[in-house]
Amino acid sequence: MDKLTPSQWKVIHKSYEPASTIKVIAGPGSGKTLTLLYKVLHLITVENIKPEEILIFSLTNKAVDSIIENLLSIFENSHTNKEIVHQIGCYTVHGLANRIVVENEGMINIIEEIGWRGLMKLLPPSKRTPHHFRSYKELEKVVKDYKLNNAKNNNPVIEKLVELMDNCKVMTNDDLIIRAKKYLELDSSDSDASSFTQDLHNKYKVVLIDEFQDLYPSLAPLITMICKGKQLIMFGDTNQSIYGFLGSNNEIMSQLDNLHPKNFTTVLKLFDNFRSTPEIISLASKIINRPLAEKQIIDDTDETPSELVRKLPSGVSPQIMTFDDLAAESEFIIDKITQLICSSAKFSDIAILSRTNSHLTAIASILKKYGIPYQKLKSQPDWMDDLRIQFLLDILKVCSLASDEKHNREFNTGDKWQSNFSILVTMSALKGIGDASIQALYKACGLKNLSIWKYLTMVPNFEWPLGLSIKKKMENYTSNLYEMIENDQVHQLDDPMELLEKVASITNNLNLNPTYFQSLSDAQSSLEFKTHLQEMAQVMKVSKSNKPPGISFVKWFLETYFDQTMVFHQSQQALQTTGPGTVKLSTIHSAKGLEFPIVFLTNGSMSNFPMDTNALYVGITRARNLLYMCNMKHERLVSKSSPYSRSIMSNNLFWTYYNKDLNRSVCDVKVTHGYNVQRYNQLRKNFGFYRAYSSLRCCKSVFRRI
Ligand SMILES: Nc1ncnc2c1ncn2[C@@H]1O[C@H](COP(=O)(O)OP(=O)(O)OP(=O)(O)O)[C@@H](O)[C@H]1O
Repeated sequence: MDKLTPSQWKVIHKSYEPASTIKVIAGPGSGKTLTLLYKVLHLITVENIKPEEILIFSLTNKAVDSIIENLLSIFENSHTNKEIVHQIGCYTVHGLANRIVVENEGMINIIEEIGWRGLMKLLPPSKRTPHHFRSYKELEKVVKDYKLNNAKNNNPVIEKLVELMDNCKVMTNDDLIIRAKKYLELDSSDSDASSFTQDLHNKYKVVLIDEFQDLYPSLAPLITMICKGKQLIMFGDTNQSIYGFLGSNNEIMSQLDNLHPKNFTTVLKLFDNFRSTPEIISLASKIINRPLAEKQIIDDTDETPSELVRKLPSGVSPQIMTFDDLAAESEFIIDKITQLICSSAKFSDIAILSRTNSHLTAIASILKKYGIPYQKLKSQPDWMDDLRIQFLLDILKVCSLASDEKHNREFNTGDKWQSNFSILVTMSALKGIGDASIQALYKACGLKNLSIWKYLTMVPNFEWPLGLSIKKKMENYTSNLYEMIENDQVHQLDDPMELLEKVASITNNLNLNPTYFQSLSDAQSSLEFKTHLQEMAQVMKVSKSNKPPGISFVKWFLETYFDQTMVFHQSQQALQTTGPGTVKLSTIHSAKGLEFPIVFLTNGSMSNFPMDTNALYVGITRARNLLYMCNMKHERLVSKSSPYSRSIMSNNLFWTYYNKDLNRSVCDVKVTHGYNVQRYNQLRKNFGFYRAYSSLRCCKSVFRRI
């Protein structure tokens, strides 16, 4: 067991009490997450709380993955049956809300880019109307505002879109939270119901929240409802709050702080920093303009804080540099990685964190050129973001929902033609089908009081208000989907591979609009698409293996693929950590809660925006031992280091410190300084980039040969 500090034990030993709150406030690297993990172990092994009575919330899927993975290892190390970890509820707030709503409503649609673009096609054509939007993001904002204002702003066009969304169970993430809360309210009065929703009232006794500073106001209704009456244990650090753009954290925190009476609320603090070197902590303190842990905040504890910084100085300060262009910055990063790898670092020790995804993509392509293995850390697997995969999923939804309507299943949803939304979305992505055709068709369906599918299959085509060529395209669309829907084949196909093949062949015949998927042509090659398809197929297989009786495979998959993907994603990540090392690429936001021995923080040389203080602080405090900062603009940062220094390679004292910190035996460090420099020079020669910044060349996989 890790040697926990008295302040950490204090949190762990605070006994279970219903309707009470423990709030743990602490800086980065102080062991909040570690304390949370041991608290869970203690609750189960000492306080006799059952694993299924514990609910853990974190904000990102990545953080949820990491909590489960670490719980498994802590349970194993303490000789407690680690399998029981899987009985603990561990969710993101949206993951939990999704589960509640799907359980109560069946298949729902969380609207994404492809959906907003489909909705845009329904807007009147004139640029002079107030409903003309230049991008789907503008429409998204207007719909959100409309919903927030409870439709007070009398906008008939948006009203119709919102009605369509409601009928088709199309939701934004905020809607999901509100809907989930509604179901919790309903079920609280129905004590006979045995369901996941009921469990949230009756089963769970303890709710733990990691990183409370990341909660934002729209989550409040659901979170407060779930936590009320339970023991709420929350951990956080307000300096690491980086979701301010979603609303004030103070607002939700004041609701949580007042959830239980004051005499049932305990505030505890953790003082140390176990993660970073004093050199890194000193820079972080400078950024937030005060020490990480302040002695004066110690009020409700009789304990004197132990050392605020636990690690000894490493002798190496963070390097802060500016570069004129991406090539110069990239050369520095490649060169530095070469030096580090030729000393005793591993690729897997290194993380490159950036503010934006687009900058990461640029860095990734350069790492690829040099054969440096890398992996992007994302909160969900890449295949879920692939527009072509989203299109396949929408085709599956069209088939499943239209078939239900055709065969008069689920009358209450069938009445509202839930299939309409997926049909509009998929039609909008076809070549040659413009806004005017979609609008004319949609209007004609309304006049006949028919769903789009029924209209296209029941009304003779000479009545369709469409030109000849569009009619042909519509006929092609219907004939390709006909068997699946009219003969209910979609619900009979039980084999994931057959279903995928079928839907892929339908898509192939549909003549997709290339400009619709344009953003994919460069960045996402067809090879990537193939990989994404394979990943989706694996999730489908997992889904098939746990499908309960009495529901068709397609329905089960569409209702649960979000959850199933996350579970599958976790198991894949566990496999990757045992494989060959990779440099990790991540946005600063996605790296929250994580740590890496070596961190490069980069902001892109073109960006003139100063960094947000809290985001910069989060980035800096992800580093354990070495920190390199490229083009990070901030009023309290002065760039001063030379990018050409190679002193790190000859700093034996540092590398001894480094390996000790990572519990690596010094025997693992098989190289001498002379040998390191020789390997480094060899690599530089192969790269051929002695300050030839403008000529970053394809260097093949030089790294694989060392
Ligand atoms: N008592 C301890 N003894 C030794 N190492 C510890 C102790 N507590 C925590 N650590 C280590 O310190 C590091 C940071 O811990 P953890 O990730 O739990 O911090 P955190 O407070 O959640 O950080 P952040 O808020 O920055 O994400 C981890 O490597 C953890 O194993």
